[in-house]
Amino acid sequence: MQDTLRITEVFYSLQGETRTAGLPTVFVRLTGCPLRCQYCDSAYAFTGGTIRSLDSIMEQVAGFKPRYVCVTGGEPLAQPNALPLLQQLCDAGYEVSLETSGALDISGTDTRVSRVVDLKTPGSEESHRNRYENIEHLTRNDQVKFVICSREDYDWAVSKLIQYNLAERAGEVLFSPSHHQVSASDLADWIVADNLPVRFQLQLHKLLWNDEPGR
Ligand SMILES: C[S@@+](CC[C@H](N)C(=O)[O-])C[C@H]1O[C@@H](n2cnc3c(N)ncnc32)[C@H](O)[C@@H]1O
Ligand SMILES: Nc1nc2[nH]cc(C(=O)O)c2c(=O)[nH]1
Ligand code: SF4
Ligand SMILES: [Mg+2]
Repeated sequence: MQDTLRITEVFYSLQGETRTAGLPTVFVRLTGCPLRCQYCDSAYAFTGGTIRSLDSIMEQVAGFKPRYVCVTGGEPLAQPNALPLLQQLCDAGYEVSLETSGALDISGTDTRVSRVVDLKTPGSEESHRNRYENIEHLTRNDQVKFVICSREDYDWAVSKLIQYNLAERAGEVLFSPSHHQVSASDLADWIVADNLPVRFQLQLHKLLWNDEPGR
Protein backbone atom coordinates (compact mmCIF):
# COMPACT_ATOMS: atom_id res chain seq x y z
CA MET A 1 0.00 0.00 0.00
CA GLN A 2 1.27 3.46 -0.84
CA ASP A 3 1.65 6.34 1.58
CA THR A 4 0.20 4.54 4.56
CA LEU A 5 1.46 3.93 8.06
CA ARG A 6 0.28 1.74 10.90
CA ILE A 7 -0.49 4.11 13.77
CA THR A 8 -1.26 3.33 17.43
CA GLU A 9 -2.17 6.85 18.54
CA VAL A 10 -1.89 10.57 17.84
CA PHE A 11 -2.17 12.79 20.92
CA TYR A 12 -1.30 16.22 22.25
CA SER A 13 0.57 16.40 25.55
CA LEU A 14 3.61 17.93 27.21
CA GLN A 15 6.85 16.49 25.94
CA GLY A 16 8.06 14.43 28.88
CA GLU A 17 11.64 13.87 27.74
CA THR A 18 14.63 15.15 25.80
CA ARG A 19 15.73 18.76 25.26
CA THR A 20 12.16 19.89 24.53
CA ALA A 21 10.77 18.47 27.80
CA GLY A 22 7.88 20.54 29.08
CA LEU A 23 6.83 21.91 25.70
CA PRO A 24 3.36 21.14 24.26
CA THR A 25 3.92 18.53 21.56
CA VAL A 26 1.90 16.32 19.24
CA PHE A 27 2.95 12.66 19.45
CA VAL A 28 2.54 10.30 16.51
CA ARG A 29 3.08 6.74 17.75
CA LEU A 30 3.82 4.20 15.03
CA THR A 31 2.84 0.57 15.61
CA GLY A 32 5.31 -2.32 15.72
CA CYS A 33 8.85 -2.84 17.01
CA PRO A 34 11.48 -5.48 16.24
CA LEU A 35 13.01 -5.09 19.74
CA ARG A 36 11.74 -6.19 23.14
CA CYS A 37 13.46 -4.02 25.75
CA GLN A 38 12.63 -5.53 29.14
CA TYR A 39 11.48 -2.13 30.50
CA CYS A 40 9.37 -1.05 27.53
CA ASP A 41 6.56 1.26 28.62
CA SER A 42 4.98 1.24 25.17
CA ALA A 43 4.41 -2.47 24.61
CA TYR A 44 0.79 -1.66 23.74
CA ALA A 45 2.21 -0.33 20.45
CA PHE A 46 3.79 -3.66 19.44
CA THR A 47 0.62 -4.84 17.69
CA GLY A 48 -2.75 -3.55 16.55
CA GLY A 49 -2.98 0.02 15.39
CA THR A 50 -4.76 1.42 12.37
CA ILE A 51 -3.52 1.72 8.81
CA ARG A 52 -3.80 5.38 7.90
CA SER A 53 -2.86 7.56 4.98
CA LEU A 54 -0.11 10.12 5.37
CA ASP A 55 -2.64 12.80 4.46
CA SER A 56 -4.99 11.85 7.30
CA ILE A 57 -2.14 11.88 9.82
CA MET A 58 -0.95 15.29 8.58
CA GLU A 59 -4.50 16.61 8.84
CA GLN A 60 -4.93 15.36 12.42
CA VAL A 61 -1.58 16.84 13.47
CA ALA A 62 -2.50 20.20 11.90
CA GLY A 63 -5.73 20.23 13.90
CA PHE A 64 -3.72 20.67 17.12
CA LYS A 65 -1.82 23.67 15.66
CA PRO A 66 1.40 22.51 17.35
CA ARG A 67 4.92 23.89 17.17
CA TYR A 68 6.53 20.57 18.17
CA VAL A 69 5.83 17.09 16.77
CA CYS A 70 7.44 13.90 18.12
CA VAL A 71 7.36 10.72 16.05
CA THR A 72 7.70 7.68 18.31
CA GLY A 73 6.51 4.12 18.67
CA GLY A 74 7.06 1.23 18.62
CA GLU A 75 9.99 1.71 16.32
CA PRO A 76 9.18 4.39 13.74
CA LEU A 77 12.03 3.48 11.40
CA ALA A 78 10.68 -0.07 11.00
CA GLN A 79 8.04 1.44 8.65
CA PRO A 80 9.46 2.76 5.37
CA ASN A 81 6.84 5.50 5.19
CA ALA A 82 8.18 7.02 8.41
CA LEU A 83 10.68 8.85 6.15
CA PRO A 84 8.08 10.72 4.04
CA LEU A 85 6.07 11.40 7.21
CA LEU A 86 9.10 13.07 8.83
CA GLN A 87 9.80 15.05 5.68
CA GLN A 88 6.21 16.26 5.33
CA LEU A 89 6.10 17.28 8.99
CA CYS A 90 9.27 19.36 8.48
CA ASP A 91 7.89 20.85 5.26
CA ALA A 92 4.77 21.88 7.17
CA GLY A 93 6.99 23.97 9.47
CA TYR A 94 6.88 21.93 12.68
CA GLU A 95 9.93 21.30 14.85
CA VAL A 96 10.17 17.55 14.54
CA SER A 97 11.86 14.95 16.73
CA LEU A 98 12.16 11.23 16.20
CA GLU A 99 12.51 8.70 19.03
CA THR A 100 14.39 5.68 17.73
CA SER A 101 16.01 2.61 19.22
CA GLY A 102 19.14 3.04 17.11
CA ALA A 103 18.78 -0.51 15.79
CA LEU A 104 17.90 0.71 12.28
CA ASP A 105 19.71 3.02 9.87
CA ILE A 106 19.02 6.68 10.76
CA SER A 107 20.86 8.12 7.76
CA GLY A 108 17.78 8.48 5.50
CA THR A 109 15.86 10.80 7.81
CA ASP A 110 15.33 14.45 6.96
CA THR A 111 18.25 16.44 8.38
CA ARG A 112 15.83 18.96 9.92
CA VAL A 113 14.62 16.24 12.30
CA SER A 114 16.21 16.02 15.74
CA ARG A 115 16.87 12.33 16.09
CA VAL A 116 16.79 11.00 19.63
CA VAL A 117 18.87 7.87 19.32
CA ASP A 118 18.63 5.48 22.25
CA LEU A 119 21.83 3.51 22.74
CA LYS A 120 20.41 0.38 24.31
CA THR A 121 22.22 -0.55 27.52
CA PRO A 122 22.94 -4.13 28.60
CA GLY A 123 20.10 -3.80 31.15
CA SER A 124 17.58 -3.33 28.32
CA GLU A 125 18.50 -6.85 27.15
CA GLU A 126 18.62 -5.50 23.58
CA SER A 127 22.10 -3.94 23.47
CA HIS A 128 23.18 -6.45 20.82
CA ARG A 129 20.81 -4.61 18.44
CA ASN A 130 22.69 -1.28 18.63
CA ARG A 131 23.73 -0.14 15.16
CA TYR A 132 26.95 1.70 15.99
CA GLU A 133 27.28 2.87 12.36
CA ASN A 134 24.53 5.37 13.25
CA ILE A 135 26.94 7.32 15.44
CA GLU A 136 28.89 8.72 12.48
CA HIS A 137 25.65 10.28 11.15
CA LEU A 138 24.88 12.20 14.35
CA THR A 139 24.94 16.00 14.25
CA ARG A 140 24.51 18.73 16.85
CA ASN A 141 20.80 18.70 15.97
CA ASP A 142 20.54 15.16 17.34
CA GLN A 143 20.34 13.68 20.82
CA VAL A 144 21.66 10.43 22.26
CA LYS A 145 19.80 8.78 25.11
CA PHE A 146 20.87 6.13 27.61
CA VAL A 147 18.08 4.53 29.64
CA ILE A 148 19.90 3.27 32.73
CA CYS A 149 18.73 0.24 34.71
CA SER A 150 21.61 -0.18 37.20
CA ARG A 151 25.06 1.06 38.25
CA GLU A 152 26.52 -1.38 35.70
CA ASP A 153 24.46 0.30 32.96
CA TYR A 154 25.70 3.69 34.15
CA ASP A 155 29.35 2.59 33.92
CA TRP A 156 28.67 1.14 30.45
CA ALA A 157 27.04 4.42 29.33
CA VAL A 158 30.02 6.44 30.57
CA SER A 159 32.37 4.18 28.61
CA LYS A 160 30.34 4.71 25.39
CA LEU A 161 30.17 8.45 26.05
CA ILE A 162 33.97 8.59 26.11
CA GLN A 163 34.67 5.98 23.40
CA TYR A 164 32.46 7.75 20.81
CA ASN A 165 32.99 11.31 22.02
CA LEU A 166 29.20 11.63 22.14
CA ALA A 167 29.06 14.93 24.02
CA GLU A 168 30.85 16.62 21.09
CA ARG A 169 29.09 14.75 18.31
CA ALA A 170 25.47 15.18 19.44
CA GLY A 171 23.67 18.28 20.68
CA GLU A 172 22.59 16.52 23.87
CA VAL A 173 23.48 13.34 25.69
CA LEU A 174 20.61 12.27 27.92
CA PHE A 175 20.87 9.95 30.92
CA SER A 176 17.44 8.72 32.01
CA PRO A 177 16.61 6.28 34.79
CA SER A 178 14.66 3.25 33.67
CA HIS A 179 11.35 3.87 35.42
CA HIS A 180 11.45 2.34 38.95
CA GLN A 181 14.49 0.17 38.08
CA VAL A 182 17.22 2.45 39.37
CA SER A 183 17.00 5.24 41.93
CA ALA A 184 16.67 8.55 40.06
CA SER A 185 18.51 10.37 42.85
CA ASP A 186 21.37 7.85 42.75
CA LEU A 187 21.72 8.43 39.01
CA ALA A 188 21.69 12.21 39.56
CA ASP A 189 24.40 11.86 42.24
CA TRP A 190 26.62 9.69 40.01
CA ILE A 191 26.42 12.25 37.19
CA VAL A 192 27.42 15.10 39.50
CA ALA A 193 30.18 13.07 41.19
CA ASP A 194 31.69 12.26 37.78
CA ASN A 195 31.13 15.80 36.42
CA LEU A 196 29.64 14.35 33.22
CA PRO A 197 28.70 16.57 30.24
CA VAL A 198 25.24 14.99 30.04
CA ARG A 199 21.67 16.02 30.79
CA PHE A 200 19.82 14.05 33.46
CA GLN A 201 16.18 13.57 32.49
CA LEU A 202 13.11 12.12 34.12
CA GLN A 203 9.97 11.12 32.27
CA LEU A 204 7.88 14.15 33.21
CA HIS A 205 4.68 12.56 31.89
CA LYS A 206 5.03 9.71 34.40
CA LEU A 207 5.35 12.17 37.29
CA LEU A 208 2.31 14.05 36.00
CA TRP A 209 0.07 11.23 34.81
CA ASN A 210 1.65 7.99 36.04
CA ASP A 211 1.77 5.64 33.05
CA GLU A 212 -1.48 6.37 31.22
CA PRO A 213 -1.27 5.75 27.47
CA GLY A 214 -1.99 8.79 25.34
CA ARG A 215 -0.39 11.28 27.82
C1 LIG B 1 8.91 3.69 23.84
S1 LIG B 1 10.40 4.10 22.99
C2 LIG B 1 9.83 4.33 21.30
C3 LIG B 1 10.93 4.74 20.36
C4 LIG B 1 12.01 3.68 20.09
N1 LIG B 1 11.50 2.36 19.96
C5 LIG B 1 13.08 3.73 21.17
O1 LIG B 1 13.24 2.77 21.91
O2 LIG B 1 13.74 4.77 21.25
C6 LIG B 1 10.69 5.82 23.49
C7 LIG B 1 11.69 6.02 24.58
O3 LIG B 1 11.13 5.57 25.80
C8 LIG B 1 12.15 4.94 26.54
N2 LIG B 1 11.58 4.07 27.55
C9 LIG B 1 10.77 3.01 27.33
N3 LIG B 1 10.44 2.42 28.48
C10 LIG B 1 11.05 3.13 29.46
C11 LIG B 1 11.10 3.02 30.88
N4 LIG B 1 10.47 2.05 31.52
N5 LIG B 1 11.82 3.94 31.58
C12 LIG B 1 12.49 4.93 30.93
N6 LIG B 1 12.48 5.09 29.59
C13 LIG B 1 11.77 4.20 28.87
C14 LIG B 1 12.90 4.19 25.48
O4 LIG B 1 14.15 3.73 25.93
C15 LIG B 1 12.99 5.23 24.40
O5 LIG B 1 14.09 6.08 24.61
N1 LIG C 1 4.24 13.06 27.36
C1 LIG C 1 4.98 12.15 26.73
N2 LIG C 1 6.24 12.46 26.33
C2 LIG C 1 6.95 11.51 25.67
N3 LIG C 1 8.18 11.63 25.15
C3 LIG C 1 8.52 10.47 24.54
C4 LIG C 1 7.46 9.58 24.64
C5 LIG C 1 7.46 8.25 24.01
O1 LIG C 1 6.66 7.38 24.35
O2 LIG C 1 8.31 8.05 23.12
C6 LIG C 1 6.45 10.24 25.38
C7 LIG C 1 5.14 9.90 25.84
O3 LIG C 1 4.62 8.80 25.69
N4 LIG C 1 4.46 10.91 26.48
S1 SF4 D 1 12.90 -0.32 21.06
FE1 SF4 D 1 11.54 1.21 21.98
S2 SF4 D 1 9.43 0.50 21.54
FE2 SF4 D 1 10.84 -1.18 21.07
S3 SF4 D 1 10.81 -2.42 22.92
FE3 SF4 D 1 12.54 -0.99 23.13
S4 SF4 D 1 11.71 0.81 24.18
FE4 SF4 D 1 9.97 -0.40 23.47
MG1 LIG E 1 6.17 6.86 26.34
